[in-house]
Amino acid sequence: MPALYDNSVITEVPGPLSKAACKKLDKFFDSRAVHFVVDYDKSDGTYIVDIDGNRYLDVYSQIASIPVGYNNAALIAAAQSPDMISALVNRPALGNFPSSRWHDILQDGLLKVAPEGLNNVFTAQSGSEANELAYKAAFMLYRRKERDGGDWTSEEVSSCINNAKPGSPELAIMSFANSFHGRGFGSLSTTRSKAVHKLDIPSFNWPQAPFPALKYPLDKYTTENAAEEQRCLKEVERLITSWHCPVAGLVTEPIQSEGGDNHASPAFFQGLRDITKKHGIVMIVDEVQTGFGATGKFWGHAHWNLTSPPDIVTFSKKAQTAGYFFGDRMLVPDKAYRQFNTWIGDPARVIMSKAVINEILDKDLVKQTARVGDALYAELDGLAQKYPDLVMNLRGKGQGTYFAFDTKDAASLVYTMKTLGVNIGTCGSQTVRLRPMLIFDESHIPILISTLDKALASI
Ligand SMILES: O=C(O)CCC(=O)C(=O)O
Ligand SMILES: NCCCC(=O)O
Repeated sequence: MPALYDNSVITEVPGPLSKAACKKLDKFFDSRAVHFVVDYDKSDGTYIVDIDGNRYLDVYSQIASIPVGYNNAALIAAAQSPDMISALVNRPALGNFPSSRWHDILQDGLLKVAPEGLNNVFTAQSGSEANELAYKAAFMLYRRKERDGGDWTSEEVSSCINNAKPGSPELAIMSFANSFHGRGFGSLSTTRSKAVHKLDIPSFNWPQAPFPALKYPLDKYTTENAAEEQRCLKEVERLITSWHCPVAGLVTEPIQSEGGDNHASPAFFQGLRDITKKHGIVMIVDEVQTGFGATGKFWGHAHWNLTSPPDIVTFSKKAQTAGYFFGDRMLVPDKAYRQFNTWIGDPARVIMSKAVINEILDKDLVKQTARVGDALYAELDGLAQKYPDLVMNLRGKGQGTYFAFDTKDAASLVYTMKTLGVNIGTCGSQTVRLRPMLIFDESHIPILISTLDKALASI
């Protein structure tokens, strides 16, 4: 009988019960991407349990989206609170009929962790939506500045209904090769990671800049990497100045995640900030995956020490809600109902986010992630030395527990890890990524490392 917190796999993965449940589900819900079917009642902390009774150390956290553990007591208390019950049974249309509690829910939750200089928030339902709303804010700001205090013209008003100029102007959002910003129509146009996401979907003709392809280990390739970043920055500026229409916004992840865990240096991002400032472009930092403590700072972009904050920071995943922070009130559109929808997010989710935030702050989990990350990196580096052909380009040093490495066959390594009791993820083409929860601590490191060692040795 395993101890309560041990991982143990007692069937094939997925097990027979998972397979049967998927077959049943698949009659009306596509289950082809299901990894296994979960027993959420039995899952706890950083361990996920499937319906076959297999218990995995979870260093993938769904899709990097569980912040403080399964069945976290503080979150359960928030779920049972009068605020939550009211928000669930009387779901407010927030733009029209917010409750008197909405102000405090925001102030005591999301606003407590607002990125420096960005003290306004617009809430949303998903990361894709948050990014699209940020793009819309950038476009409306661009046109507002062009109008210079003037009102909409009658020509603009009539032409926009026909999706025609000047009311529907040609404006662009720049994104980077290998980026992932979501799957909505606007956000998908900025996603550049994989054809499977984009194929068959009409898209905007927007510019794609190269993202630095850094060489590892970083300390061996400082000159080459600096040159590579300069090359990319030059290309960003060339695209901005030569694109067929104005570039109103630029979106970047602090660490390109779904696209392969690609990093760039603070100097690169400072370069982007300088270019966006110079050309009056809204800089949008997509912190959907990096935000909420995962990188050893609350926000990934806090590692950059920018001379001025980005214009917009979007969030979702571990936040348990979604939306964007901004500083400049000019990013609030010139009229009401322009940045609007029935829900504007979901107060129930924002209440849960507040509970997550308080848990992170009370338990100092960001500091913990940074500390544990340092210890974990040393162990992963040991495996990289031991298996140089299987653990390549280890990255994420100094970025909390946000680690990844390239390998020969990521899918089969990740599958083997599952059979040995560790749930871990892939990204890019042949990359294994770790996305532990913020509660992952030193006691979990030996389980993870010994399992990885065993899986690598079996290849
Ligand atoms: O895999 C990721 O990093 C992003 C996942 C996601 O948001 C998606 O696949 O739509
Ligand atoms: N980009 C979606 C990832 C989901 C998965 O790892 O299966």
